[in-house]
Amino acid sequence: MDSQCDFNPLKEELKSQLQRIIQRMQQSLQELEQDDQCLLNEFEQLSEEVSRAESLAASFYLKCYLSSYTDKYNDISHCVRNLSQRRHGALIVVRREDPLEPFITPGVPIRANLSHSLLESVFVPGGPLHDGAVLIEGDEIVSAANVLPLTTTVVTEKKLGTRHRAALGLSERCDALVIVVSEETGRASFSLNGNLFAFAVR
Ligand SMILES: Nc1ncnc2c1ncn2[C@@H]1O[C@H](COP(=O)(O)OP(=O)(O)OP(=O)(O)O)[C@@H](O)[C@H]1O
Repeated sequence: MDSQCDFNPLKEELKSQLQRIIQRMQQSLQELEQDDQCLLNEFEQLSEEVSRAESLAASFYLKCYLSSYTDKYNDISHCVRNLSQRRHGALIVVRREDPLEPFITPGVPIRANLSHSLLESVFVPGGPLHDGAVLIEGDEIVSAANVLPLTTTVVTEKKLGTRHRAALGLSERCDALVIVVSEETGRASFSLNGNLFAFAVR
């Protein structure tokens, strides 16, 4: 992980949120011993706390992995949240150190300053550029409708469609971070170094 994450105030916030969850769980354990207590409402509150921590962790890691390469991680996060809520399928590559040309079949040049609304507009279903991956470099949307290499790894625990296999395929070959929004479920994830992570943006 990038070293500046150690000083990130988001990390402290995440730590205190996790500590609150632990305290709540310990309290529930004690209450379980008391026959007159019903824990069902506790579980609901716990699950809300865990969701908040998950979302905070997503912002934390996105900032860690991207802040050295783009100032637009908040726009990217905002865009992913909106795409996810609308269930607009998307594939977004953020270049880091490695060159991407050897791995990507180029699509349509855009070369525009990145904003969340412009990025969202690319993935409107049925739009001319919605198929394939958008490429971001620095603070710019470089191009859209790029084709990525697919992973050849067989992922046994879950069935992965081609959008997710394309995200994994590129991140196995270079250090780019590749964000996926599933059209089917609206769930967001990102791929880095050949791993796929759930990316809870709320
Ligand atoms: N090699 C590729 N490079 C870039 N984009 C790709 C590639 N393969 C598939 N896609 C994109 O993924 C879309 C198809 O996604 P598919 O439904 O097969 O995958 P999925 O992982 O199940 O995603 P979803 O959950 O959104 O359905 C294509 O329409 C295209 O936009």
